[in-house]
Amino acid sequence: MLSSPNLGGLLASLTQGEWTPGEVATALAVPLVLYLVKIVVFPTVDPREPPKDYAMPICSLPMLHGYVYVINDPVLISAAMRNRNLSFDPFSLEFASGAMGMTKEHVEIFSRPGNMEEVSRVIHAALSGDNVFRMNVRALKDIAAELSNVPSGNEGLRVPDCATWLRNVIALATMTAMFGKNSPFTADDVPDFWEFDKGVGLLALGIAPTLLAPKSLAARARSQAKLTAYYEAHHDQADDVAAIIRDRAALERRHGIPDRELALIEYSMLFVSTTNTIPTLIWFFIHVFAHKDLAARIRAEVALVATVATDPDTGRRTTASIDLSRLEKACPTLHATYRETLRKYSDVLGNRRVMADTTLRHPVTGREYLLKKGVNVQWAAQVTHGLDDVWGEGNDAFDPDRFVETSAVDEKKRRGAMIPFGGGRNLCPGRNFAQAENLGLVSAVALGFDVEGMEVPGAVNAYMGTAVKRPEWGDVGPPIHLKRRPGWEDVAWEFKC
Ligand code: HEM
Repeated sequence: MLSSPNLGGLLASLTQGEWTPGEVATALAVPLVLYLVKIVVFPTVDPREPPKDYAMPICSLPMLHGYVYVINDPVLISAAMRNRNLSFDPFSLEFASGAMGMTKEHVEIFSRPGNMEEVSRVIHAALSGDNVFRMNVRALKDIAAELSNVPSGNEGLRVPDCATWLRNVIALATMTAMFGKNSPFTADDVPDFWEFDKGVGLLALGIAPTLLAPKSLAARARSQAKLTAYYEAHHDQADDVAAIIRDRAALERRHGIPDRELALIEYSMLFVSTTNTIPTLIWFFIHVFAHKDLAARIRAEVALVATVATDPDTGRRTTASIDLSRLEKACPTLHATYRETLRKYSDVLGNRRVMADTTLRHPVTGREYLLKKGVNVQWAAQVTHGLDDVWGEGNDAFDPDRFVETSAVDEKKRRGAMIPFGGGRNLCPGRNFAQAENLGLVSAVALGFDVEGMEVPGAVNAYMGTAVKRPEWGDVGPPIHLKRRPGWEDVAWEFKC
């Protein structure tokens, strides 16, 4: 989840030939990089030359405290993600300490041998199989209710700010799916989630948080106070609470963490479950409904997986149930648009630390690279999602069709290059839940509604520490008009998971 978009942008320019010294200077200022790139793997290449013709597979980038390894080659990135000597755990702990406010004692507990592995097992099991199925059912019930509540008739719903509307629908559905009916959060709390996201990267530095990100800190404190009351009441062990909340809290209590301190760690679940899903949904929604032809193609596909009931007297449609399990196969355009959204707007910067001197071998060229213990390794989706030899020239354009009917050769090339959810042992365990929420909402809107007022805005970098770019309009989006389509005026919405 940790990402430094400024560095990501710098890496993208260095490998994609857009580098100018001015841009580098700007990009370097924020992540405190002191020197120009020094290439250690290809020392003969002059980094001041326009770099179109060298995409360094791996290089080192000098930083204030030493240097980091930067990997640009998708095949090497995959190898790094799978290598057991390259660990994400130190970042998880540093992040939990700075960004979440986890105490030194907690960090010490989870730094003990085996404890992070145990946390990882719990997280990945809690977000798979029946556990994620139950979360999907719960979240989609709330999403369906929101759409069923759109007034019938021609007036529909005039949404004053589409960003706030989408954020609230998904954030609240997610909170109930995770924390159960006793979730302490209402729509009034959702602005705090976004306030926190804006400063999370600065808080993660762990330096003078009250000076660097006072608003984020205050927003976090308000949400954590609500969660503290929730954990003190042991609501986390209720039957309708998701395993990701229940099992993590049980594990933390077993390790001696008192109820009043659970919120300091568990706030991270609120963060990971919303911070990237929602901007992804916003881009997905924008692209589908700003392009009427794309929305029409998706509508025709979704119609194939919807079961519609009609009133025998009037013949009018009364309910529509969308079968989520069939969306992927039966709705190639819907799915391709989602994948293209992730390709185009992912801003993730992968992070691992080398835990022991390690030789990384390129599986194709056979060339070997020595990575020294203690050095950080990074890669940027901005680089791999824009490689011409993988995605073709002009890949800056948003084009869902690149994911429809791709050849086996293309699919293979893309495998290591498409990394919006990271990979290896830390591959995002929440990706299927996010997909259910996002595809569910967009598929139902495409089938039963017309959306007026949507245009594609420019994109700005993700907030540091998050993984998806944001629309340039900021927190407040344009107004949209959600109108029930003729023949769908009375429909109540349901999802079959
Ligand atoms: C479109 C939405 C999402 C995106 C783009 C995304 C992206 C990511 C990325 C890039 C990572 C780091 C992986 C790595 O370094 O290899 C990650 C980790 C993680 N994500 Fe997500 N995520 C999304 C949604 C979610 C949701 C909904 C949840 C929870 C319900 C979640 C929970 C997690 C957790 C717990 C980790 C840490 C995994 C570990 O360390 O093993 N994510 N995510």
